[in-house]
Amino acid sequence: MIAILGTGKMGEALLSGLVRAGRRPGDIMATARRQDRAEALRVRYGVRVVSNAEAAKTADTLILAVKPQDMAALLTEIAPFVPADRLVVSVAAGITTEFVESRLGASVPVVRVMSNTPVLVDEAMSVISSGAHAAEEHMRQTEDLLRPVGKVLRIPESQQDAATALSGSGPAYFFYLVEAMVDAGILLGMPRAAALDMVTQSIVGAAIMLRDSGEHPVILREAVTSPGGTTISAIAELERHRVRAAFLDAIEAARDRSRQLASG
Ligand SMILES: NC(=O)C1=CN([C@@H]2O[C@H](COP(=O)(O)OP(=O)(O)OC[C@H]3O[C@@H](n4cnc5c(N)ncnc54)[C@H](O)[C@@H]3O)[C@@H](O)[C@H]2O)C=CC1
Ligand SMILES: O=C(O)[C@@H]1CCC=N1
Repeated sequence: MIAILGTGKMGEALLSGLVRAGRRPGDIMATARRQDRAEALRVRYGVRVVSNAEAAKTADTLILAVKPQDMAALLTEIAPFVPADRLVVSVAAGITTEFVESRLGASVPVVRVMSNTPVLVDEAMSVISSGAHAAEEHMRQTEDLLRPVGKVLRIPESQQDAATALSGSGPAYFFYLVEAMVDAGILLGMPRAAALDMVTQSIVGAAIMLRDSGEHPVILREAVTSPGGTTISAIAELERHRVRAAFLDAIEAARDRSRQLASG
């Protein structure tokens, strides 16, 4: 039995992924703060919606998917009910395994995960790190949970905040880029729907080439960039506006914010 505690955007994305992967809804529990939300999850997925205490007592694996700012309160609430052999998986940005362990006490195995919203289309990037009491079997169980919804990579916990900035938040940067490019299409007089189609297909095509060709992104970009052509005119403007430097600073800021989150 798996329980997802906190079923907002990420919790629900993981829940839907488990159901798509063939887990029986009867073997999944969810918790929600609001009654209407609980009812919606029941209807949509056929899972049991229970209290945090019941989930903590009953499930073999607890997936904690509340916001980092709500994690301390949730851990205090469930601590009296979590037996020492439960696998606890936290997907919250910035929350260390030590933060979870120190509040649950004893030797509870904790695995820290950073995934991303492409869980919804089985194309997530999930990175996982083990806490002090998590053994190989707990890492394997976590991989088995996440592999049906995308790629899974083990990383040292010291890299989790960087991974949060890079792949956890990553999809947002691409959506932001798409918005900006569609705006550019509008500026050039293109209908919005056509501009969105063109940009979306370009980003999908580029992503698949990147994933499947085995080529370095520089090689792929150079193949588009004809001497004296259009692409280099655009790249020159991006460089003039220091877009690369902006990405370095932006992702560093996200990493720093992830580091702060455990303290509220
Ligand atoms: N949205 C994203 O792309 C990603 C989010 N995350 C992490 O996932 C976690 C959740 O983020 P979102 O889903 O975006 O936020 P959200 O605000 O959509 O979801 C959090 C949910 O937890 C519920 N909640 C809070 N306290 C609760 C409690 N004591 N008992 C039961 N439910 C409770 C809230 O009502 C809400 O539905 C965060 O820790 C975030 O860092 C991780 C990777 C990506
Ligand atoms: O913005 C956030 O804090 C969460 C964590 C990674 C993606 N979304």
